[in-house]
Amino acid sequence: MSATTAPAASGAPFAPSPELAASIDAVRADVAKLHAQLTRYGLVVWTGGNISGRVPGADLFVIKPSGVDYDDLAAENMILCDLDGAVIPGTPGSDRSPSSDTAAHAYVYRNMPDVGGVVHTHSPYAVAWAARGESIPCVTTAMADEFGGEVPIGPFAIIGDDSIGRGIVETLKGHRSRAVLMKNHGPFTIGKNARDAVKAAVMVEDVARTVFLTRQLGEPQPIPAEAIDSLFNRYQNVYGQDPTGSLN
Ligand SMILES: O=C(CO)[C@@H](O)[C@H](O)COP(=O)(O)O
Repeated sequence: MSATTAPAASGAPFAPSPELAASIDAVRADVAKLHAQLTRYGLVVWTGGNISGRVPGADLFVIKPSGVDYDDLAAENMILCDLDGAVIPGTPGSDRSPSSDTAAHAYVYRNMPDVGGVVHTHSPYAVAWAARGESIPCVTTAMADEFGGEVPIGPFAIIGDDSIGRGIVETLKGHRSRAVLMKNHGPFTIGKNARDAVKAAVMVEDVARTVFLTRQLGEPQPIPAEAIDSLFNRYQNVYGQDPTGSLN
């Protein structure tokens, strides 16, 4: 257990250190603001979709409330949860129900310690591949850059319990892709933080669309495995500015 000890389970009032409180506030602000990217890129309609971000150094994450208009999402109504997905009582936003996918996000954070952000959308082209139950083959350099290969299909899973989380982890552990298409549902993406997972959500929709378009013209041409490796390594390690910069 790290800086916090499962306050939701212990019943003790949640009393973070000033440093942890500042860190939670920063994640709240970040997660709330990032939801605007989902509407900006046309990845969601109405109140669908959700973003969460892990609180660095604590067994906590922040996720959006369920079924609230995107225009009303703000730092103070984001919901703080422990890694079992339980809402931390008495914290801002805790009077509302968290996202219906909270258990899935929590499962990912518990089982993939390097993941700092999780995103789910119903972006239309990615959902079309998910409804087909088909992985997106790696046939463009942009896909090799971003995902290092195909975007895999995950199992069909029921919403609300651990099933979606288990499907995400089983599919993505040991895989280069930061996106999985959950069968008959849609894309879930992971990243080193919430912004990185949002980027993967934007990119998976873009590749789902371009490979769909390719299919209308004929059979997509594969990229040799060595070229995929080389493109992935260059993009992940050399592209853009310093890794701590803002262009990656
Ligand atoms: O598809 C699902 C459920 O998996 C969600 O994306 C809902 O469409 C939005 O749920 P909330 O995050 O608002 O509960």
